[in-house]
Amino acid sequence: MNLHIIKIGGNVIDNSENLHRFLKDFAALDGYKILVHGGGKVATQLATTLGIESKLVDGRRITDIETLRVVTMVYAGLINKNIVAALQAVNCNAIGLTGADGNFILAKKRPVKTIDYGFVGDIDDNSINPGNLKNLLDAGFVPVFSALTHDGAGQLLNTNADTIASALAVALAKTYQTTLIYCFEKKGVLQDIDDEDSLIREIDPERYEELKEKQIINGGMLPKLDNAFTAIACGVKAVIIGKADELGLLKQNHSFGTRLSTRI
Ligand SMILES: Nc1ncnc2c1ncn2[C@@H]1O[C@H](COP(=O)(O)OP(=O)(O)OP(=O)(O)O)[C@@H](O)[C@H]1O
Repeated sequence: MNLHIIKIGGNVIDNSENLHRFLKDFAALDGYKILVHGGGKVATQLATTLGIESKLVDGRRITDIETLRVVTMVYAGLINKNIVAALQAVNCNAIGLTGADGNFILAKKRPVKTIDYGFVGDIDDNSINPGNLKNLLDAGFVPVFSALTHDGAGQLLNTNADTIASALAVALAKTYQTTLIYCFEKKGVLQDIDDEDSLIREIDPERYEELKEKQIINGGMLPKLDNAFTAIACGVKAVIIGKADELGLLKQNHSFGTRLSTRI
C-alpha cells in the first residue's frame, strides 16, 4: 500500500488561498497519507502580540516556557484545527495530533551545550511508535501532525517539522511504499533561487555536495536535504521537494519538484 507523508512549510500556511488549494490536492491523493506542519510565523506574530520576544538561533526557535505555551496554542490549536476543518470540508477524514497524542512521537529534551534551546525535542531512531498509527491509517483517518512531541513524563516539546516528517517516513517505510514530500513556496531546489525556471529535477549525494560547496543551497534547505537523504538511506521509496501549489501534478503523474536519488 502506498503512503504519502507530506510536510508543508510556513509560507504555505500563511497564504490562505494557497493553503486551501494545496489541501484540496492533498485530499485527492490516493492511498494512505499523513500531513505534518509547523507554523513559525504565526507563532512569532502571537508572541509579539502577547509581548513575548521571539529568539531564533540558526533558524531554530529558543523555546522557553512562555514560548512553548505560544507554540502549543498556535501549532496544536489554531493552525492544526483549521487545517483539519478545511480537510473535512473536502471529504478528507483528518484527525489533528501532536506527538503526545497516542504516544506517537517521543522526544528527548535537547541537552544544553553552548546554547540552551529550552523545551525543544530531538527525535531518534526509537521515537516513532508506529503500531497505533497504522491502526489509525487502516481505520481511514488521515493524521495531521503539528510540530510538537512529548518526553513521556508530561512535558511537551517543540520539534522541527521537517525532522518529524522524515522520522515518520522512516518508521513507516517498513510497512508501506512510502513517499516523503516537502512542500514549500518554490518549485523545488533551484539552481538560481530567484529563477523558478531553474528547477533541478534530480539530486544525488554527489550533486548535493557540489551544490553545498557552490552555496547554491543554503539556510533551511540544508537540514531538509540532510533529512531527505537519511530517509532514502533508511528505505523510504522516494523523497520529493516541490511547490505546494503544484502537488496536483503528482496525481496526474506529471513531473513534480526535485527528486532525490541515491544513484551516483
Ligand atoms: N537552491 C535553493 N532552492 C530553493 N530554496 C532554497 C535554495 N537554497 C536555499 N533555499 C531556501 O530554503 C527555504 C526552504 O526551507 P525552510 O525549511 O527554510 O522553509 P519551509 O520548508 O517553508 O519550512 P518551515 O516554514 O517549516 O521552516 C526556501 O524558502 C529558500 O529560501
